[in-house]
Amino acid sequence: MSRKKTPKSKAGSAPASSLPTAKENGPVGSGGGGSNPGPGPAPETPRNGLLLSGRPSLSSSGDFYDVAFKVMLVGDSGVGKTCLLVRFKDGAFLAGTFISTVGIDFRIWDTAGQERFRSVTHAYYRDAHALLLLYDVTNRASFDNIQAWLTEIHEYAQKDVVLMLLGNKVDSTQERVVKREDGEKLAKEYGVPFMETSAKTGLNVDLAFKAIAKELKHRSMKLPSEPKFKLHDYVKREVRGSGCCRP
Ligand SMILES: Nc1nc2c(ncn2[C@@H]2O[C@H](COP(=O)(O)OP(=O)(O)OP(=O)(O)O)[C@@H](O)[C@H]2O)c(=O)[nH]1
Ligand SMILES: [Mg+2]
Repeated sequence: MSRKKTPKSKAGSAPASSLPTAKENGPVGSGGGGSNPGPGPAPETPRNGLLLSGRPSLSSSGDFYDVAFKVMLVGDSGVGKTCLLVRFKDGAFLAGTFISTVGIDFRIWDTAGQERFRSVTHAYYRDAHALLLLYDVTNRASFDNIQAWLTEIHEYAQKDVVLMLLGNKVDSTQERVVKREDGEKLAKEYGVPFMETSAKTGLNVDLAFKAIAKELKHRSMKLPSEPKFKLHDYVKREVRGSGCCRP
């Protein structure tokens, strides 16, 4: 597998993973059984996330689950999608050399979205239940490209896809060029929940996935007796700040 460092502002990749909601914050299933699904159409996942009615499935991690959702991470190359996923899944940080995702990662559906791989990513949007859209707070171009990503999402993803905007790498305070307020403003404009994250320190990483999982679970269960889950409110309540002075 040939891997190389790519410039920060190049269009990026889209790791995808399944969220087993039986264990909302648990390990991420591969969805592809750990094997490389190849560059063909993305594997189908039912819209309501139900895989086998009345029968639990076994994920590649060995956990049983009866509902699984397809979640994709999208955004420019180098914003930290793979690192965010690894942080959530393994609790580790991939420091050092930037190994850009090329094609599809064998561990999970880690599809690359550098311009030349974009058509592969488009196939994956189709049955995604949720999208985490990332930019890098130290890279202005990655923030400016968010609107283009949203246009692409509206074109290829399902209308009811759960969407969240994440400003990653907030641990890099010296290099920060995108203010938290800028992210908040953009998110408000598009009506999507927003939080800042760090794959390096783990700030808000579990929360981002947990919030998405809660929203998807509530949507799929549709229990009229339960109060409606409000993703925006949940995020606002639970989110942690990166600096010293804001909660
Ligand atoms: N300081 C800091 N560096 C990060 C963070 N997340 C990722 N990085 C670094 O940013 C670089 C790119 O991270 P990746 O996760 O590979 O980026 P990507 O979005 O998957 O890139 P593509 O696969 O090319 O689309 C790596 O050198 C990481 O170590 C973070 O939260 N903080
Ligand atoms: Mg990657």
